[in-house]
Amino acid sequence: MNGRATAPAAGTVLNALATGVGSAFAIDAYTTAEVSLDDSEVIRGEIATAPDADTRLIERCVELVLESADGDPSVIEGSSFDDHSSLGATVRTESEVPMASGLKSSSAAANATVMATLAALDVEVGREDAIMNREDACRLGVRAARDVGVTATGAFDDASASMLGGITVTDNERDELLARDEISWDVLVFTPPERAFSADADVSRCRRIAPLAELVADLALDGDYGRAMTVNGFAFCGALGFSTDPLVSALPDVDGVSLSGTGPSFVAVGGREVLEGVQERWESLEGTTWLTTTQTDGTRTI
Ligand SMILES: Nc1ncnc2c1ncn2[C@@H]1O[C@H](COP(=O)(O)OP(=O)(O)OP(=O)(O)O)[C@@H](O)[C@H]1O
Ligand SMILES: O=C(O)C1=C[C@@H](O)[C@@H](O)[C@H](O)C1
Repeated sequence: MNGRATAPAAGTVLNALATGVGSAFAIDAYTTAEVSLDDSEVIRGEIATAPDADTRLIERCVELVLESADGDPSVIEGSSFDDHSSLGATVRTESEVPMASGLKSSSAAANATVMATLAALDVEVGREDAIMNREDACRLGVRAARDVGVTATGAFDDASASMLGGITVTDNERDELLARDEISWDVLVFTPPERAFSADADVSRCRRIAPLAELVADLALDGDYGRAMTVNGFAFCGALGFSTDPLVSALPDVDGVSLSGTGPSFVAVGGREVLEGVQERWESLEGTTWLTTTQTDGTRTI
């Protein structure tokens, strides 16, 4: 009656707050969720690195999985439980990335929790003949994020990158996957000490830059991800009021550089040596700078 899963964080190519179309790529940094089912009828969440943080997202993820297991006979048939109505659970996450920093910790926490709950129910996900595929499991987490109000658009872009790995382009109004690609990049991440919750972002200012977001979407759908990121970075730093200094100091050497999510983190991609040079420059800014890579496996049970 226990399940564990681990989901990667992600960086941004296109922020979806302008048009509803977004794009993100999974990175090699993880949030892990552990779910223990019991018969208490109560769902209790705990965030290891932040005991006072809001646990409603992960609790709602467990609740939605249990509800869908209860209401869907095919899920019940595929699981080791006949009746889910009296189930309760404890869910605990542990994360390598800080929350509300632009690195999609909420999407990673939701995906890891959904997959850990399904694993605790013995429900198979991902195989060709499985009763639920990974995209649908991801949509449950997106629904939970909307229900508890931690997202502006639902963030299916971030959630799909974290669930499927690689880079995805999505329509967040329809929760539709427009494209997915497997890339292999070195990635430099800079996270300033402040936090920026996506739910607090100024969506009306982001909508004003829709023509630029449309250009970024075209570049991303053409596979020109680096240039897409850089245009996104300047556009959303302007709309959300972040300094463009980290972008300018990374250019022209990197392949792409952007504000990630609704900030405050920045991500750059390019050759390892180039990124090491940028890292030295970014280290003069207040915050944490680290090198990582893209990730293509997505969320996994462990
Ligand atoms: N590790 C975690 N465990 C449980 N819940 C989390 C975790 N990380 C984030 N959350 C939930 O998500 C909320 C923060 O969401 P938000 O979207 O602002 O952060 P983010 O995903 O890190 O940022 P961004 O969407 O800009 O990348 C938190 O208040 C919390 O409810
Ligand atoms: O909350 C949201 O809807 C989003 C938050 C950011 O991560 C964005 O990058 C993403 O495109 C959408």
